[in-house]
Amino acid sequence: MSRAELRAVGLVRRYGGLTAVDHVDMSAPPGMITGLIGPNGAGKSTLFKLLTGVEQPDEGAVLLGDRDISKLRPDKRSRLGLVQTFQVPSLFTSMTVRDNLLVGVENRRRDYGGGLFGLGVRKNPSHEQVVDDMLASLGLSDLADFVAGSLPTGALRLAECARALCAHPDVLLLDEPASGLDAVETERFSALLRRIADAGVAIVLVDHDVDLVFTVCDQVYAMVGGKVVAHGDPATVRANPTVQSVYLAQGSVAA
Ligand SMILES: Nc1ncnc2c1ncn2[C@@H]1O[C@H](COP(=O)(O)OP(=O)(O)OP(=O)(O)O)[C@@H](O)[C@H]1O
Repeated sequence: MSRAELRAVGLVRRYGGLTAVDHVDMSAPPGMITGLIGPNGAGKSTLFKLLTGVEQPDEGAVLLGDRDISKLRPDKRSRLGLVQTFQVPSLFTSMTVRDNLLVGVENRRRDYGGGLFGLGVRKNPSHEQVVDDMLASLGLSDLADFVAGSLPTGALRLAECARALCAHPDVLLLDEPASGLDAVETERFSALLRRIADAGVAIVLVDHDVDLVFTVCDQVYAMVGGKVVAHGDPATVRANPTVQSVYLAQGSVAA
């Protein structure tokens, strides 16, 4: 089963007189990591909420493959393969990582056919086996027996991603996944994202760490004032004069 592309077409979201998202078109193709950057108030979170279904657009549409999902609630979108992780990891803190992933497997899509990281090659694997294979394929077996609440932030985020993958998503939406990670954890996390994308998942990443976004993403959308002001590969977006002027002012994008 080929995976679906996520697209935003002419999305508009207004709050009273303020247009937080202003006619935004974007696409997140399978196998690619798509980044979203912008200064405070640019509209990133609002766009993210329109993609996940937490907010509804005033105009435009969100498409998953050929299907218009604009009116669907987040849980319905999740059943169709649009899975998100949260700024604050949402694992059950009193359960082990393995048990958290078991919950993820039990909530997975009904049309799950296996395939990610070779899962599904076994005939009717037990849920436990699916979880152990998932952790092994991600290089995270060392985390399996830890109680989630005892893990440092970096490991928790890796485990949260692993749980999201148990739902066999077409699209993984990551909101500030690197916040609170040190340099080593960020590197491990970036490598994990690449492996997930290489397995054919479309990843959308919103993060204040623009250097991370430029390093890990295949394409980047830069927003200012609700509009997309630059789009392309990281080098192109980094060199864009508007992006330069916004971020150079903050001292966070090297020329
Ligand atoms: N529920 C709301 N009601 C009114 N205005 C809102 C609401 N949510 C966001 N806004 C406004 O919409 C604009 C875009 O906000 P948004 O949070 O999407 O930006 P952002 O790029 O995610 O910013 P940040 O990086 O600070 O999180 C801002 O001016 C914000 O004040």
